[in-house]
Amino acid sequence: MKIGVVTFPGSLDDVDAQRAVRIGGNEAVALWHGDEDLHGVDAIVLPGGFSYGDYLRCGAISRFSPVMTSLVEAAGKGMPVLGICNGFQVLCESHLLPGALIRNDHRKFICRDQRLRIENATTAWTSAYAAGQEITVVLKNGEGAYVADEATLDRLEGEGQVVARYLGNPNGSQRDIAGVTNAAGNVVGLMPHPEHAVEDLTGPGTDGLGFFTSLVERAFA
Ligand SMILES: NC(=O)CC[C@H](N)C(=O)O
Repeated sequence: MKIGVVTFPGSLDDVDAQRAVRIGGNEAVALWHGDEDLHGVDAIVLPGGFSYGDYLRCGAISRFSPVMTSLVEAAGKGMPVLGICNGFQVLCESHLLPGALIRNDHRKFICRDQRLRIENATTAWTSAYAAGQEITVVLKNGEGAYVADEATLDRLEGEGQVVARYLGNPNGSQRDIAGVTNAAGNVVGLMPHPEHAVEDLTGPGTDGLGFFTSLVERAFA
């Protein structure tokens, strides 16, 4: 698969995401925030970081980048899109995913290995996992608390749109939610960073790799 990784001004994890995409058996294509051309990619990753300096709200300015016009259109037609951390924030700000990410309840930036449970293993990005599988990846953010109104949370639970849950809630996220998907299952947002857990050399293990192999496995299934 040809997977594009978008770089915004202030992106931090775009190169790691490209590397994870390649380790997962895909071709990585660098996409620039100011360019509407998606260069024929099959899927897109919005990486972590501090796009536009996190001014206003994390992801609020990136939402208006030219690349997002094409991305929103392509996602509407079913293109797989994965937003990691800041990318998740951009997807919520773009209304491709419900809810919002707000300041961690303890008001501190947190950086640690984090245990998660994969709740939905049928999305474009999680089909390499088993439902209920527990994984450890890296968590590092200041605005990682997932919030939504009760009706939205009930709908997400009822429709299986909670993709991953924290085991040990690190930030006050409602219902321990670490990641969600849209109704179609092609757009996924995840607050922790699977792209930082794809190689034994750097650790923590390779539990994040499934996010980057799911599309390939699906394509050849
Ligand atoms: N690692 C990241 O992507 C950081 C996300 C965001 N800027 C925050 O601090 O919440």
